[in-house]
This record gives sequence, C-alpha cells and structure tokens, in this order.
Amino acid sequence: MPSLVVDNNRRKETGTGSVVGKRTENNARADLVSRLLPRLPPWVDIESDYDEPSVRTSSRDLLNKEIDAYRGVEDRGEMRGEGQRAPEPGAMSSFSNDLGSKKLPQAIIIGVKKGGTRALLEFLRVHPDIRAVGAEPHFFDRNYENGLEWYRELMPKTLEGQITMEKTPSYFVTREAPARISVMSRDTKLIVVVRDPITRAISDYTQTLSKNPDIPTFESLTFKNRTTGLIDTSWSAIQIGIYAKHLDNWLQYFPMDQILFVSGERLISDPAGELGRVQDFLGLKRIITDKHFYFNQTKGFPCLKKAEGSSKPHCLGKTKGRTHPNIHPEVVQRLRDFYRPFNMKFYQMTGHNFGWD
Ligand SMILES: Nc1ncnc2c1ncn2[C@@H]1O[C@H](COP(=O)(O)OS(=O)(=O)O)[C@@H](OP(=O)(O)O)[C@H]1O
Repeated sequence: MPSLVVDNNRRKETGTGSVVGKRTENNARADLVSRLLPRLPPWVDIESDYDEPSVRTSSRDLLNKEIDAYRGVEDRGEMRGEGQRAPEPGAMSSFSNDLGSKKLPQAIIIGVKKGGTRALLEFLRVHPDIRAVGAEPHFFDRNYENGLEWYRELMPKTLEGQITMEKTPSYFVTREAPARISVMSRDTKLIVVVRDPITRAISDYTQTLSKNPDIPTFESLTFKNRTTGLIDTSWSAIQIGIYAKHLDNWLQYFPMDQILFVSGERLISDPAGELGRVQDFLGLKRIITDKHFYFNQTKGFPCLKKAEGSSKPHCLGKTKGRTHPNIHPEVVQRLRDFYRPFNMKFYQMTGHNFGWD
C-alpha cells in the first residue's frame, strides 16, 4: 500500500496586512472555508454534504416530517419511498404495500459519495424483489445510538423473498461502519459504486460550490503547497478517493466475495450491463435489462423508461449531472500521479481494472 503522508498541522493563513479589519475578514473566510470544506485526518468520519435527504433524528415523527418536507422540494422525482404514493383502489401493487414485515437490510449501497449511488438505487427499485428506503438513513455513522429497532422501523415492508435495501454513501469512509454492519449481520451484501477519484472529487467540490458560491477554487483546496505540488489529503474531497485505504478497513470484517464494485462510469455508458452484475450478486433474476433504459440527450444520462410505481419516463433530478468547473490540466495531471498508486492497489485488491489511469 502506498504510504499516505498527512499533514494535520496545516499552516494557518497569516495575513501580511496590518489592518485589523482585513485580518478579521480573512479569519471569517477561513472559518467559513473550514466549516464548508472539512480537512480531516484519515479515518475521522466525514460528515459530507449530500444531495439526498438524510435521517438525523431519533424521533420518528420528526423523521417523517423531514422526509416529507424534502420530498416536497428538491428531489421529488427521485424519492419514491414506501407509503408516499396515494393508494390506488383495487391495484395489487399498492395493496401489497401493506403486507409483509419490516426487515433489516440484507444489502446496502455503502458508497461512494458522488459515485452514482442514487442512480443505482433508483434503477434497482424497478426490480419487484427489491424494496428500498428512499432517504439515506445514516444509521451506521450518525444514528447508531438509536439502535437496530429504530433502523428496522425505517425500512419498507417486504414479502418473503424480497430484499430490503438502503444507500448511505458515507459508510464507505466511516471507520466504525464495517464492524457495526457485521454485528447486524455478517451476511450483509455490500455494494460500492466507484468512479474515477479525480472526477469524483470535482463532483464533490461542484456540489459544495453550488450551495456556497464563495468557496476557494478547486486548485487552491487541492494543494497544501502549489509550488511543491503537495496534495492536501486531509481535504475530504481528496481523501474519499483513496479507495484502497478505505477498502482495507472493510476487508477486516467482510470477505471480498461479499462486496460488489460497480463502475460509476459503466453505470452511465452501460446501465443494463452493470445492473445485470448487481442482480446476479443479489441472487435475483435478471429482470432489469436494456429494455428499461433510454438515453436522454438533454439530461446526458440514461433514464428509466418507467420508474418504479409509475408508467412515466424518469430521469434523476437536477442535482445529479451538474456541470463541473474546468480544472487546469496540470492540476488534473498532478492528481493523476497522486492517485495512480492507490488506484493500482485498488485494482489489485478487487481484481478489476476500472481504467482510470
Ligand atoms: N443515470 C444517471 N443520471 C444522473 N446522474 C447519474 C446517472 N448515473 C450516474 N450518475 C452520476 O451520479 C452522480 C451523483 O452520485 P451520487 O448519486 O452517488 O451522489 S450523492 O453522493 O448521493 O450525492 C452524478 O455526478 P455529477 O455528474 O457530478 O453530478 C452523476 O454523474
């Protein structure tokens, strides 16, 4: 494994001007930056700013309010949680929503942030043998103290033979998550959607930028020292992409054959192919095929011809597929060099060349 040198005592910005007001302004900016763009030592849980709603409360009522409030705004089309649809009298599909029981998930999409996790979950929900919770429960990182019963309550009801799923992309970089999931069940199937770590970092940055337009440039956050080209590995956008290191932690608790790696790039170029692998991994009949997808030219992504529980075409919302800022090719090259040894190690560990180098 390549060594990872992390300088946690990052040099503080010191203003040269003697004007107090300027220093205060600089300090305020530094505060804002550190709040929005956490620089963390390795293995500290990264509380990232996700597009998707997440569960942050121990109160069931509050939780429902939060999800409902969210559903009302941003990602209405992406969130088709159980109980959300108005019952259609006589329709077996809505009738069956009331049957069955809530079970702990047998399969979890554990990462990675900005890898394509929402697309994968929404595509999988088309399968009649998969039921998934729409919001990110964040149980194994933020809400663990609420207990397994709380977690189970969040799940949709399933019938015999159906698989319960959830997705929370921050699990992959949460040190405690593998042990906690293995305590729930050592048989849990784990799915990781991985994407070129450089594009992933830019996507992550783009998301933060869309909410906070005043943050520094990607370039200035990437380097500790632009002249020497030293990368700031304590910036979460960089750190999340060191997949080999995070995977090592999971392998202390789960065998490799219980983890499936989905290519975020192929999920876009060949969604049916990747979905075929996922259905095999979950032991399900290959029901989701290329017949379910069409390429939407305007969106620039594959979309569903018919979403789960609907007869209408469905693309993910506008928070997916944002335009990325142009990053100077020299910076991208430096990042290529930085990630190469970690990527190689990751290819070796997974037995799969993802073609990022
Ligand atoms: N079919 C389809 N439609 C839209 N977007 C798609 C699709 N497949 C993959 N992607 C890529 O998913 C990226 C967002 O990843 P996540 O859903 O994992 O993001 S998050 O961590 O939940 O915020 C998102 O990243 P950005 O393009 O940077 O926005 C997309 O590139």
